[in-house]
Amino acid sequence: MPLFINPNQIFTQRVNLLEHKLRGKEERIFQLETENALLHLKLAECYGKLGRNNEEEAYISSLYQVQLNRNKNTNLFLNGLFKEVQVLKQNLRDLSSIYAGFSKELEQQSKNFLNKVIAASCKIQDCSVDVNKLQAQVLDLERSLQEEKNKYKDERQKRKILHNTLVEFRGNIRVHCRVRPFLSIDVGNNDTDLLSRSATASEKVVHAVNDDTILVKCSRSGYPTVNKMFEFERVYSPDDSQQTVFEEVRPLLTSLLDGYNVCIMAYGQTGSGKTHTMIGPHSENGFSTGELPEEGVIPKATRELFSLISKKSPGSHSVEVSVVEVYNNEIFDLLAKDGDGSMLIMKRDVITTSTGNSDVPSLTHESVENAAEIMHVFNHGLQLRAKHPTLVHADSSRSHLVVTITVTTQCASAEGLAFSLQSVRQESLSHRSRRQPPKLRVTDEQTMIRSRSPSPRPSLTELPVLHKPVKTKLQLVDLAGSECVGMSGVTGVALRETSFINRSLSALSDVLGALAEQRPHIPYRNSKLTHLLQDSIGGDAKLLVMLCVSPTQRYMTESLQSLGFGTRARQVQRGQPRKKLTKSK
Ligand SMILES: Nc1ncnc2c1ncn2[C@@H]1O[C@H](COP(=O)(O)OP(=O)(O)OP(=O)(O)O)[C@@H](O)[C@H]1O
Repeated sequence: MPLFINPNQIFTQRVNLLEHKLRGKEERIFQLETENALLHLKLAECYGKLGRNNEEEAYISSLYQVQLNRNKNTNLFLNGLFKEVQVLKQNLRDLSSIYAGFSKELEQQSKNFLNKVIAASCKIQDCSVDVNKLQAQVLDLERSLQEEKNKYKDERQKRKILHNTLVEFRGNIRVHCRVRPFLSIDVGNNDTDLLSRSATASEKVVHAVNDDTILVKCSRSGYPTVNKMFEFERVYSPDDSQQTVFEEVRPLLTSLLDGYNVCIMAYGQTGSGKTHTMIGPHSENGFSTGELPEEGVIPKATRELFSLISKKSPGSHSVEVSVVEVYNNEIFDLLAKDGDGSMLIMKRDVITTSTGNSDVPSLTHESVENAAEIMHVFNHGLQLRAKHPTLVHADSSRSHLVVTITVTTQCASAEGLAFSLQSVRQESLSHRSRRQPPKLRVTDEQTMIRSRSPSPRPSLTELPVLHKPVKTKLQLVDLAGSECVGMSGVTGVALRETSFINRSLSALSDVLGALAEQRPHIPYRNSKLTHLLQDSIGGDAKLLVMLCVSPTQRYMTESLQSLGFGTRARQVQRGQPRKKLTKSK
């Protein structure tokens, strides 16, 4: 049977098939659309990623650029380094060639040195033969050196004794005279002053003829000129320096350490150069404490004293200083201080102790270790000194300034023998000069080898061995001006000052006169000045009077008065050697 096929059925089938296919296609489209959407999503994601990658790429490329720059710099640096290395290599080559030269030279030198050492050791071997001989010679030399040292010690001891004997023969009172240079104050400026108006007022009339003679040409109108000559132990001309003056003073400091009291005083009218000679140039604020060539006797003497002490055994000497002024016959302590340590001027009195020495109770004594300390202390005291302008001198000192330097010596038995001898002699002589029985400086605490015979001058074997410290005094005095009242033109308080000054200077003259005549009573107590200086004037103490005079006619009267004072003082010196000579016979 033939098979019949319905076309609709075929069509429907066909449609169904197509629908089926279409549904399949649609599903496929849907599927593809979904995939497409997913792909779009992925694409968007990739776009996002791509954007980020671009940023990173830009960052990396900038890093890359930096790295490139660094590489460039590194290359440049490496090139430079390379060049330097080349230079260093060259230097090294040069150095090694120099070193090679040096080492060759050194080798040569070493060889030479070795040869020399060999030669020297050969010589040493030769010399060693003589060493024993030399050692023996050295021993001999050491022995003789020791002998010489002992001799030198003995000689020094003898020199010391001779020095003081010489000083004694020259007299215990010496008078020197210094003529100061011509100054503006030599030309008068006072209309009432007749002399100043005369043409001859500033004429030089005082002359240092040589080193021991002064010539004064005394002329008065209507009278012929009279030449007066004065002789002193030493005369200084206006050209002589402070050092020249001090050289003559220096030996007295040796005497001080040998056990003598010493006094150096400047005498003269106001403006004649006393302060200049004793202290040196100074201003209102005092004077320089540093060492100066123009400084005066006081600073130079303190330096010399400490220089001499430094040569003695350490700790054997101690030094104290006091500064007083004698003003209107009263003693003022210029170093006194109140409870707060501020300086104040205190009045003191001078007494005579039971041993016959002068003493100022409660006086301030400053312990000092060196010259600078003395100068410092002294400068303080100097600020308080009484001054008053006069017609002659605007900065005139109206008081006597007394600086006392007390040296305490510990008398260890051997070293102190000669010193003790001097101290005992000094004590004994000063007592005799005051007509008291000679007495040795001995107290209960002192051990003593007593002399068998009561000789006034104990020999070395009879020396007492003193264990108590011995004190000696150096008194440095800048006296107030010795001018006439008329010349200084002072009135009122200053007139009273001048009258006290003149009275104390005349008391000083009386003391020297009494000593010259060897009177039984020496009027030390007639004035505070002489009482204060009692231990340094007379007896075995050594006094140097430094007369200061102006060179001109204007001050001739005062200069003649000062020269007269000096001549009287010399009478004491003339008397003294006779006394010593008789004794030594
Ligand atoms: N040898 C000298 N060389 C240079 N100048 C001097 C000399 N002597 C004194 N004079 C000067 O003369 C002036 C007066 O001297 P100084 O003050 O020493 O006198 P003075 O005798 O101490 O007087 P006063 O007693 O009134 O104190 C000062 O200006 C001082 O510098």
